[in-house]
Amino acid sequence: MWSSFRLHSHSLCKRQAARFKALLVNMSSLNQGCENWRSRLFAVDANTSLGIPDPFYFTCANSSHHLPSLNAQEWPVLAQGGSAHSVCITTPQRISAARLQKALGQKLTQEVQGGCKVLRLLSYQPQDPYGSLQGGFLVLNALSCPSIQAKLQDLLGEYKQHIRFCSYQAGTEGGIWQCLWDLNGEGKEIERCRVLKVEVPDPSPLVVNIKKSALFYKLEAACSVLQECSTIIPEASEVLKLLKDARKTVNSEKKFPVIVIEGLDATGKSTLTESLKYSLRAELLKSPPECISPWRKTFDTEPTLLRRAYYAVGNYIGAAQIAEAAQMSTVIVDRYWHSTAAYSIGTEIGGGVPNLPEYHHEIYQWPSDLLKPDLVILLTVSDEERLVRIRKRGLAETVEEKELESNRMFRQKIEEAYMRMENPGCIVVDASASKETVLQHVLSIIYRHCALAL
Ligand SMILES: Nc1ncnc2c1ncn2[C@@H]1O[C@H](COP(=O)(O)OP(=O)(O)OP(=O)(O)O)[C@@H](O)[C@H]1O
Ligand SMILES: Nc1ccn([C@@H]2O[C@H](COP(=O)(O)O)[C@@H](O)[C@H]2O)c(=O)n1
Repeated sequence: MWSSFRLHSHSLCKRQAARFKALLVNMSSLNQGCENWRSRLFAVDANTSLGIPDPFYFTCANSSHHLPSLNAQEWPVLAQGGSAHSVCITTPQRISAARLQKALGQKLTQEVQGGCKVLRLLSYQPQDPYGSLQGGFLVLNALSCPSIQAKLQDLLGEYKQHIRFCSYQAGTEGGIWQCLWDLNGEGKEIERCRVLKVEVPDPSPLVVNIKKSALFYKLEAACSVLQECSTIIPEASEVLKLLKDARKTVNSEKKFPVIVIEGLDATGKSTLTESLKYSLRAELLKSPPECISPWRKTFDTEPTLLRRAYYAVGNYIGAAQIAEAAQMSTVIVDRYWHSTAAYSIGTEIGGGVPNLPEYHHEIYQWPSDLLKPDLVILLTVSDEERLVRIRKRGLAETVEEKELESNRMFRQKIEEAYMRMENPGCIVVDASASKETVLQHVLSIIYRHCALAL
């Protein structure tokens, strides 16, 4: 049943984008005078392990319009007697909203079990996608369970000031209705509107979300997140202080080449970078830089917005160190911007590789204010070989490493995101051979690309 739950396919193609623009024009006239929540455009992210391989999109409006309504048959969970509910986080303050998203996600997945699927939901006002983006969840229950609404109301009651709770119902005329609930007291339905069909929107709420809260293309943007959270996470001020110190002596002109080594965990980056350091008499730097690593654990447990802001600022601190070191010798860097970007994109876009934004999309571009390396090498090994190496190494794994190990699709998506990066792109090196063979291969690429004497 769940596999048939594919309302609209997702590939971000131009023809559909044009149709979406036409829909926007219709909607802006349609929603005049209506409350905000009605005109939102919703994206439900794919989640392969929950049997939803593609994202799907819908919007809502009052009953007196001419756009096609979503048919209950196209939303099988309702057609087959199940239930659907959505929770949107309305808190305007982004740090609180990000933390609430994380807390609610954990609570919903733990507490609503037994046939329920909790999917990530994003929504925006088409007139202002970036200013109006809200996170949330869609809770689908395949089984007919009358108590689910009561259970959700009970669970969500304490957050009622910060969320909008809706249920979805199949109407007698065959369409679907979105019903907005007031969570005060027993809870009562306030208003309802029709659920409309939407094809792939441009911009996709999933991409808007990446650009707003997972990837920072300007130092200023990442710093402002750390500044905002410094009252609740004092470590953020420490990171900002180190950034300020590191940038006091920034040298923009590099005299020696800067070479970055990238790849998934256990592909052999540390092994190779140590050997390159010796072979090239180079300086070896790692990202995130040592000086901010004491706070890594703290930020790794925070929501994406804060976690990625930490890694982004780490790249700029790293850039200052790279610029300094490149005055004296060749610099080898173990991970840099491409890691931050590929992992963010791979995590924030659900499902598999086909759901990634198309090649040359703006999200694959290098930040204009970040020092660029001369060469980026991406190490790849087969899944089987990578697992052998992880087990042999025997170190404790992070949550992300565990997910990478268990989820082949996730790994492929991150590697594909790496390969789509541009300006600079990655040179892919098959690192399955012996350590010495990989080293010699990479050295030959370095000699070819960088003006280094043999
Ligand atoms: N070419 C190779 N052939 C066989 N084993 C290798 C090779 N390169 C590295 N290894 C082994 O694989 C394991 C992982 O290597 P390494 O720590 O260098 O990977 P990494 O990419 O730096 O990992 P991480 O990103 O998780 O720190 C180590 O035990 C290392 O000795
Ligand atoms: N520039 C960077 C470096 C790292 N990350 C994140 O860290 C994780 C991998 O680091 P390891 O020390 O385990 O190799 C990975 O999950 C990245 O998300 C980053 O974002 N940016």
